[in-house]
Amino acid sequence: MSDPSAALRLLTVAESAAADHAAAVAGVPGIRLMENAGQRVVEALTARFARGPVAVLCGPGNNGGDGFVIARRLAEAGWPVRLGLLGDPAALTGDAAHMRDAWAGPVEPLSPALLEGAGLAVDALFGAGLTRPLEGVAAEVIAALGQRRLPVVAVDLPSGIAGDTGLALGEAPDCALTVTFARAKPGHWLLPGRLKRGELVVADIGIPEAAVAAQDGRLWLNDPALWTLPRPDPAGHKYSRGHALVVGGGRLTGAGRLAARAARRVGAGLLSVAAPAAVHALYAGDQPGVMVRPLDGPGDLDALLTDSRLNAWLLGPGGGAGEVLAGRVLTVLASGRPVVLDADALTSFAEAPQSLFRAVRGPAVLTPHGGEFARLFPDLDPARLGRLEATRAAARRSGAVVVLKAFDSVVAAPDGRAVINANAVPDLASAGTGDVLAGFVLGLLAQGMAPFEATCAAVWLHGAAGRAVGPGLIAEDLPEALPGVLRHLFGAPDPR
Ligand SMILES: NC(=O)C1=CN([C@@H]2O[C@H](COP(=O)(O)OP(=O)(O)OC[C@H]3O[C@@H](n4cnc5c(N)ncnc54)[C@H](O)[C@@H]3O)[C@@H](O)[C@H]2O)[C@@H](O)CC1
Ligand SMILES: [K+]
Repeated sequence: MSDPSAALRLLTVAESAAADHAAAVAGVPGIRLMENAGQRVVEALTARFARGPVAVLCGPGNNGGDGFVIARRLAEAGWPVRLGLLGDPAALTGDAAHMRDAWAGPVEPLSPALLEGAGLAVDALFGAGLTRPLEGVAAEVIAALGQRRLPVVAVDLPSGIAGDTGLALGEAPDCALTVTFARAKPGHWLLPGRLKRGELVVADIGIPEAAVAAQDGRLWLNDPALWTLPRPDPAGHKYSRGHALVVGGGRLTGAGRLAARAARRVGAGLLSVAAPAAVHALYAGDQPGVMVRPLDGPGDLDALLTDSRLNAWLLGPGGGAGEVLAGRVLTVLASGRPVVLDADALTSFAEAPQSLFRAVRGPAVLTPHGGEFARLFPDLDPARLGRLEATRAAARRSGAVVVLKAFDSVVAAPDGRAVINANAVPDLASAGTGDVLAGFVLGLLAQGMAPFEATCAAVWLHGAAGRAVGPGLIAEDLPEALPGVLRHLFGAPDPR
């Protein structure tokens, strides 16, 4: 694979189906893909579990068809297999019907009784075709798996998890292993799907790479292979690394100070804080490298905007939501400067989000947490649409890069590109960590990174810094952990 990002590509359910279809057009029959899919599951399963009685739970579609292959191949390998089918065997069609006919053992009706004596269950009930919550005997069997604490191997997806959103439609089993095909889907990386799937194996089932690559949904798992961090030019100077500006609050200075620290650690050449003169000592006191600029009278913001070296702006942390801050945001947006809007800068537009979106004309990044997102985009409910679709729609509507912050942060650009981030640690859920993230984005924008790449990189660096600190972390630790993360990414310095 020449493109290092190709292995990080995620395919939606529709894109996966289109890749399967393209494979058929290219002469690879569905029956071969299904045989390979079953075989890959058996390989992953037998590499991890000792041989013993196994219950293979099959659904009415192609996920169930994979289950018939798995049952046959496990039985051939000497495993005691019981197969249960949801619905009438005669109702199976296409490739699944073919695989039913190739299975020599009995087909029992699906029921919790199938699990008696089993040491392992294979969940081949529903995969990409899931459209509604499991009900009836399917739901009963999933509940029984949990009660018996049986290890579960899921085919493609844990049944009950929606492939595009990761949302659980009703019950879904807690799996030890999920084997999916060709590419992972968003639901393998978004919560709760990510927590339900167990270990994830992405298996090659013979879909030609060109057929997969043709489905360019521009969706990736966030990774350093997707972006290039700026490196200081040996012949450059501090001004060539950008001059970032934090518009700080006059009352709560902690958030702005954290963001300033983060922007400096990630490489901004200079950093200024604009704030009321009365609190300048607070901003500069613990960081002698920070410069302060007055922001008291109405002309102060305009004076700052005449300084063209201030090439990336952050508004919001500790800013105090309200009309004054909203007015400043609109003025800065009108200038077209690269801007990051966080916290109070977002909340200031809760009553009139359209006025914010209309004002976006240059590179802009919005960094809402769930509550701020709901205030700006009340109709884009992530619990209904899924976090990926909600974030993509928000980016399209606002014309800004949007990161919806969480353990499974999603970053989306107005043009449809999106990443799901997966390196966060739960310890990052504490006060001030969002200010640090905003500062990382700011510092990368100041160094000339494009807003989508800067935001993806900032989110990843934030997760990596969180990992480097580990349990007990506080927001202040994250900028300090960054040099270690960067050293690891960049390797040893060039000795020349
Ligand atoms: N060529 C292909 O398309 C391949 C498909 N493969 C397998 O095929 C799966 C997708 O197959 P299908 O599209 O048949 O879909 P599923 O087997 O996931 O679902 C079958 C059907 O069940 C119905 N259904 C959805 N939710 C339900 C619910 N809660 N209760 C009752 N019925 C429900 C739907 O009408 C759906 O079409 C993949 O997940 C993968 O396991 C693999 O064999 C690889 C090749
Ligand atoms: K499944």
